[in-house]
Amino acid sequence: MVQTKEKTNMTHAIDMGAANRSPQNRKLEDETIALTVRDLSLYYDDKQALKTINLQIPEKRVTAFIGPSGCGKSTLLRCFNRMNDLVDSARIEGQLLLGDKNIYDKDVDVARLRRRIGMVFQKPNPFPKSIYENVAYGLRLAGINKKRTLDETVEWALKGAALWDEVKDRLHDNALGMSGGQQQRLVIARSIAVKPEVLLLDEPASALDPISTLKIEELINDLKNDYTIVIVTHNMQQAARVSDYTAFMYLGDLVEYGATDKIFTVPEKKQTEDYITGRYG
Ligand SMILES: Nc1ncnc2c1ncn2[C@@H]1O[C@H](COP(=O)(O)OP(=O)(O)OP(=O)(O)O)[C@@H](O)[C@H]1O
Repeated sequence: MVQTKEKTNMTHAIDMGAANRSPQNRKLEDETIALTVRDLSLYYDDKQALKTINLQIPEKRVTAFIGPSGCGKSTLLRCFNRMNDLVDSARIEGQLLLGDKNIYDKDVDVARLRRRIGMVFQKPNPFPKSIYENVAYGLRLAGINKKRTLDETVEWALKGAALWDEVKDRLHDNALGMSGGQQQRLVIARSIAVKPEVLLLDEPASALDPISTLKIEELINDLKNDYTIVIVTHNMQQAARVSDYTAFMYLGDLVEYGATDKIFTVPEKKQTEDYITGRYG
């Protein structure tokens, strides 16, 4: 891999002013770290999809993974709540720490881990149940059936997902009758109902129209007050708009990682610059 430090004559694909953000001056060393990826490699059979990744995800910030198709963004995201356990050919080396506990230790209860680290996928996937039961689902799984607790939590989660006002009068309607954007916010409400610490978002807006996308981006901005958020996105403007930190990946390598302002304005690696200026991807 060619990695030079040329910073001259850069034409930036992302105008951070147009991305509607002021400089944040964030520094990883000032942050509390929620998740630590340590020498993490992942193989699908013989093919190495992640190559000795080292990365720290700060608490209550938004971290974006960007990079061309097939570079390993989703694979890395899925490592955080052990979704790759479901792929028979996947094999992992290295560590991934939540706090100071390696989530790949044998004694980790994966169901409990997935309550602490929730995930939202590209395509909204509400259950064919009522809006209310979608949000109550994780609570019922955890053995909570008291009506008052469920009512309160459903309302709280729908408010948190900026959906309450739109659905409060039809909580018992089938969720499949909602628009795509509403369904995605419902899935986010379902995730936050079990009070996770981390939310993993895999291209959460790529199947949505521009207005719904904007709502999801506003929601991400609100949610980061309470949750650590990691988002995979193809859309660099979106990464620039919503994230505090950005990781640029290429062919399974983490090429560059740092404050979003820096990655999009003065990246250190030529490869990052080429990607964000649209020279390849
Ligand atoms: N279940 C799987 N079995 C085998 N190979 C896989 C599997 N999932 C992903 N891969 C391969 O691993 C590499 C990384 O894929 P991944 O989906 O993580 O990339 P990505 O950056 O998220 O791509 P995209 O932006 O297109 O979703 C690719 O070469 C892909 O073909």
